[in-house]
Amino acid sequence: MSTPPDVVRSAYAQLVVTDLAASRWFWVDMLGLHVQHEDANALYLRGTDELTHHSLVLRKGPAAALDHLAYRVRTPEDVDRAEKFFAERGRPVRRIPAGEGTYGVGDAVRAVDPLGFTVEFFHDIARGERLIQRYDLHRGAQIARLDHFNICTPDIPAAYEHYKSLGFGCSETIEGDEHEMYAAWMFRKQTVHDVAFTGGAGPRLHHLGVATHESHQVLRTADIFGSLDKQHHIERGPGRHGVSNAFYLYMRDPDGHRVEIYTSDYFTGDPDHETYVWNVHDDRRRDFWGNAVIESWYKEASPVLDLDGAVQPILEGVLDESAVQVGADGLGIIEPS
Ligand SMILES: O=S(=O)(O)c1ccc(O)c(O)c1
Ligand SMILES: [Ca+2]
Ligand SMILES: [Fe+2]
Repeated sequence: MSTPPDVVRSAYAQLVVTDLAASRWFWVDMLGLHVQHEDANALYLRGTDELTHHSLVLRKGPAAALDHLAYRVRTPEDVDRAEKFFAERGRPVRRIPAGEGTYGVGDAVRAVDPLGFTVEFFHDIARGERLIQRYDLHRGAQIARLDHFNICTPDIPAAYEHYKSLGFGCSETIEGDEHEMYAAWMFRKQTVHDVAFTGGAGPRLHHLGVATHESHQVLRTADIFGSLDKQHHIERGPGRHGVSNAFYLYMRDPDGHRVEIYTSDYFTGDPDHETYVWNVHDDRRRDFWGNAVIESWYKEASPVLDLDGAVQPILEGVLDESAVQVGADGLGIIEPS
């Protein structure tokens, strides 16, 4: 098998949305993403810290879906490596020359990975002006950058092995008493994750994680939605995660796509960084304060498209974490501490 591409980070996602104006209200007016480019059919958005063209593309379409996830690779030659990596594994692969793919992105390759997700690998992308200290333009949740993808997949160990073969490290897992893997967080950039896996029917997109610098920006996001009587967009949190230690708030956009406002995880860049393992019965794993995880968070997610834009069929999950009757989840029995 050939050398995998050198993945730098999770870089952008392309979501299909049914109402571009409603999505603009949510992602731009409320969350504060910067509009780098827009046309009649799509918005190209980025956070205040992001220097590349976009980290989120919202494309108008008939039904909400994930079009594709995209990872930036270190060199143009890594785009070739990505093409070879997936081709030699017999996966559907399509080379997309500069100008024929996503606006602002150069030469790229897209493949349907073994988990059923359409994933793009690119190096060349247009730059955006530096907004890091344009505080006059920071609005709403003041999102700084895309942090991670979270995907629903029925076979967590298979997802772990696939991303391990792509050179990802593993920062944390949730495991059962017999070490059956319920969830995993994996990284290339030196934080907790670029991608994480939630057990369940898949392939589906569970959420996009976007980072703010401070927890007060997470709290302010919830307050803003409350002020406007739009609190129904809030799904879970605010709270403190067990896994990652991040402060979080989960929102649903007008199409139901889930986004996590996320801040303050930790460094994972040492070569001997060890995986931290949570037991599925520890009710601090998902919320460090033991708050319940609402059922919709485990069960609802966005469908994903193949290389031709058709909805990928989904396979039911094997392990159901929400069925693990733990104090902090669902109708679990409050176990004596
Ligand atoms: O709920 S978890 O603590 O497992 C968690 C940790 C990090 C995340 O990004 C997330 O979405 C969920
Ligand atoms: Ca709510
Ligand atoms: Fe997340």
